[in-house]
Amino acid sequence: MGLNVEQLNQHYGSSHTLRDVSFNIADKGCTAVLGRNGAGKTTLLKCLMGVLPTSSGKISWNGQTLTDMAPYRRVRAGFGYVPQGREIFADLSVGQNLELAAAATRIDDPEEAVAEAVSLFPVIGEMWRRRGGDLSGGQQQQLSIARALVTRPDLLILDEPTEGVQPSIVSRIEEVIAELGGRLSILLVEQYFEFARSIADRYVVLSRGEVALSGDVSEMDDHAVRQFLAV
Ligand SMILES: Nc1ncnc2c1ncn2[C@@H]1O[C@H](COP(=O)(O)OP(=O)(O)OP(=O)(O)O)[C@@H](O)[C@H]1O
Repeated sequence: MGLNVEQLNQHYGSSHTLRDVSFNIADKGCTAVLGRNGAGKTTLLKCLMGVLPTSSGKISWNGQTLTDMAPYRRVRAGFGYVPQGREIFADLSVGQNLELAAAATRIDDPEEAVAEAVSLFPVIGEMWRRRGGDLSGGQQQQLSIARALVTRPDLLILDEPTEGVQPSIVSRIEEVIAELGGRLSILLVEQYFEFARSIADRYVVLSRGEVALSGDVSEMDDHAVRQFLAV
């Protein structure tokens, strides 16, 4: 059960970006994907969400094969995605950003789902009528996470949620991820080793599109991992 990624390959033209990437993650807890700039982390997440096609390999979630599914069907299968750069709808209000996610996923109790997501990030309720584009980077990041949570994912995929975010908001995001990891599975791409170390219970290190190391954070050899992160 959980997420199984088997022998995943991806190419950008002639550039072989993911090379036989295989790993499993459980249906609860947090797994951090680490690696240098350009290692293939964002590409991996995009392939998992189906926003980029894979060349070969298999992706399955709780036994269901998703490899060729459109992104919206992956969301209905339980995937939530917080992309790098947040990608909130700048011209819609904060409330509309959340309501749209609820409507697009056709969940049964949209108002409750939105209220649950807002309860995790009170600032979103305070900014309800503001244009998404007028929020600060940290507020947008919270909105992007809340928008993914509105669809009640079983697997939450986050691409660098702390990037360009002020420390007080990083702490709130950390608390929310820790809290959520008790009831759903989280896959997190993170540049900051310390953040990943404090929050994740499993890790996968990518290097040049390949899985270089993986395992339990409690048994992680920091020195070995850092060698793959140093520029
Ligand atoms: N649209 C694209 N077309 C061609 N090559 C791309 C494209 N996007 C990324 N790449 C290349 O694919 C490789 C992996 O990029 P990717 O963004 O997945 O890395 P990353 O580990 O997420 O890095 P970062 O931390 O900088 O986001 C890099 O060599 C990058 O230059």
